[in-house]
Amino acid sequence: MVLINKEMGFGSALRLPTVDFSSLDHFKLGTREWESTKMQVRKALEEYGCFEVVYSEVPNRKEMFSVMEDLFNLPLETKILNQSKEPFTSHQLFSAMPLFESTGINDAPILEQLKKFTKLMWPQENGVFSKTIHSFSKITSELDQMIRRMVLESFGVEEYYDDHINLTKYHLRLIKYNPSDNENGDIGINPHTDKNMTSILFDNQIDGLEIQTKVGEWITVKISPKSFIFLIGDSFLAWTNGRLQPPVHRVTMRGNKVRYSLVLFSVPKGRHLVQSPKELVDKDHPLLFNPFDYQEFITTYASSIKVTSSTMNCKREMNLEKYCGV
Ligand SMILES: O=C(O)CCC(=O)C(=O)O
Ligand SMILES: [Fe+2]
Repeated sequence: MVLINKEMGFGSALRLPTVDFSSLDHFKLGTREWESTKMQVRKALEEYGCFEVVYSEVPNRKEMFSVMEDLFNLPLETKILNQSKEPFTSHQLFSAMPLFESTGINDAPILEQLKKFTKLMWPQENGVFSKTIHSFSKITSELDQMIRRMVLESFGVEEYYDDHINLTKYHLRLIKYNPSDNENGDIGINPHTDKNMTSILFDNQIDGLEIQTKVGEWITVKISPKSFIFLIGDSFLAWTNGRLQPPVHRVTMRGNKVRYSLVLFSVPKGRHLVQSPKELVDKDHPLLFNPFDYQEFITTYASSIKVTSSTMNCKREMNLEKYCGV
């Protein structure tokens, strides 16, 4: 269930759209059920840029969040061994967001890559961690591909599907938010849109994630036991030439419980241009973004944040529109 939570005080009850994938045959294209699910996906993304996905293969939360607890309980000097050249994928702590801690695993659905991360954290091995996180990454990457297939079909550009998938990779972010004793709540992560293509999020059902509607209200997302949240990012806005808008979201921590979340990001590979298919550009939909290399964009974006990260608002100097808007 999702409740609306206006900036101050309480709002009326409201849910994020929910799309039920639990009885859909994987990738069984063209069936009545596929077609109707596809239309619901398209509508939810047009209205909110995100939705709750009810799914049959939701991980066991107890196992999932117990391995995450083991990870974040490691000494800081071990956790900071996770360093990557790509922005936002190393172990991260920000002075402007003191409740937030995250670490990232590039190519998490590829077992060998994941095992490298596990070995760095636990040189003596931790098979349960690898197995649990790998299973999560596989389930969510398949779900992501199914949803993206539906979106492309719904715009009549499914012939781009193979390229669209092959030119993206996956990055998994594991996040811990410490509790806040401030009764008005404290920022867990600042309001932002994701910069990548698409994201699938799962949490330990401790509140915090809030999504802003087009009219500016904040919805507090309560992920139901059988669900993930699917969101689109700025790169998908560019790819669809503005037909889908990414939702602004943030995390606000209230109360005395730790929040854990995992987000599987689909990310455009470097040395390739993200560009909208020609079929999505016409006189009613003039091109909004010049083709761009995502890895170059995200590097520029990350350095623009560093300049201002001492302010509580973490003001960003750069966004995709400034970077390559037409
Ligand atoms: O932890 C959450 O619920 C949100 C995380 C998020 O928005 C992000 O990592 O981009
Ligand atoms: Fe996000």
